[in-house]
Amino acid sequence: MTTVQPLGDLTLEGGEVLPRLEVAYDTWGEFTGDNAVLVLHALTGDSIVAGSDGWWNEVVGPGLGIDTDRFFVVAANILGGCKGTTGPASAGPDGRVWGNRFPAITVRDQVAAEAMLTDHLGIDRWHAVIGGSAGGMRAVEWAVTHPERVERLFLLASSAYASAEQIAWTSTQADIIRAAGPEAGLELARRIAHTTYRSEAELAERFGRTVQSDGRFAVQSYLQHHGDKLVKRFDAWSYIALGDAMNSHDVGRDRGGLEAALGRVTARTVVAAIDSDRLYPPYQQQELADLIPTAEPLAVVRSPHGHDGFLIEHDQVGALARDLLEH
Ligand SMILES: CC(=O)SCCNC(=O)CCNC(=O)[C@H](O)C(C)(C)COP(=O)(O)OP(=O)(O)OC[C@H]1O[C@@H](n2cnc3c(N)ncnc32)[C@H](O)[C@@H]1OP(=O)(O)O
Ligand SMILES: N[C@@H](CCO)C(=O)O
Repeated sequence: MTTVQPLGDLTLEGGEVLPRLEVAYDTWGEFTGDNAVLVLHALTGDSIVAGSDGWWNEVVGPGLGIDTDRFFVVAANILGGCKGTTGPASAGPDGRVWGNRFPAITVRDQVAAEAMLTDHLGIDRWHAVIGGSAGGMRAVEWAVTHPERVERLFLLASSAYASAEQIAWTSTQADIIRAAGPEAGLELARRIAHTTYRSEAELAERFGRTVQSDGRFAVQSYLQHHGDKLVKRFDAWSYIALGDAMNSHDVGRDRGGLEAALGRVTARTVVAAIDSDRLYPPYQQQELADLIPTAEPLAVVRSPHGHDGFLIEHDQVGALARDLLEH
């Protein structure tokens, strides 16, 4: 059952004050004082991580890799999202939906919102902070900003900064939404994004050059299906705000560079790459594993599915999480 928690005003990195922040969150398991695990979702995820509708329901649950019989799991909707936490789809101070008037936010602002929730919940220190993709951006920011509050860290298919290519994909998708309008634009943006989420070899193997009876290429139909589905469940201005936040990501910014920033991390850290990920290529996770002093050697998840492997390869991901949480 999702709780929407009012947390007060949030001063953003850009200086603007976001009034009356609300954060939507869910929990599983019992809090015993030192067993709280923060699970951070990716771009279009939400706070429903476990249970029949959970986006990681084969990783988080009773007896699973992130075992809710042992750990108190907290998942919150991201600042700027559209699943209960304040974002472009929420009402602004004038009572009208923020829409494209929502102030610019960064990954550090998103972590600041999560830290306010953490204080509200009375959690001094996370047993672990875990995130894949955009969730990993917040997880590494957590460990750099609040090293004393993060005991273990699991970074999956993520990076220490948004690369030129990631900014290229994300900013182009935002421009498509602005040019084509929220619905048509979001549908097109998701098609491009979804292509980057899967591997070239998988698309070739699954769809080849097949043309369906309706005249569309099978791969085209597949991408349109994913585009249509996102339009039904997501807000276009939120998609742009979250993309801009991802583009802000650089743990080394104003901290003397990457090495100095990642050198602050004290959490026992596991970094995992998906071997076929073309959007967050394994060199980016290698960089994290090399520069975080407390990181174990890079773990590699074998998957034909590309970046989305972090959502699909639940056995391998769950085993890595279990090993980190229980040792
Ligand atoms: C933390 C987070 O990121 S939470 C958000 C995660 N979820 C999403 O992003 C939702 C979008 N979906 C995805 O990203 C992926 O589907 C995943 C990772 C969730 C699951 O991946 P997979 O199990 O490999 O599913 P796959 O990519 O094959 O998609 C299956 C869908 O494509 C449809 N499909 C397959 N081929 C075609 C085709 N030729 N034409 C039209 N539709 C097709 C299937 O019918 C199925 O539809 P459904 O999802 O409505 O049941
Ligand atoms: N399918 C995921 C991939 C982004 O990392 C999402 O939309 O959140």
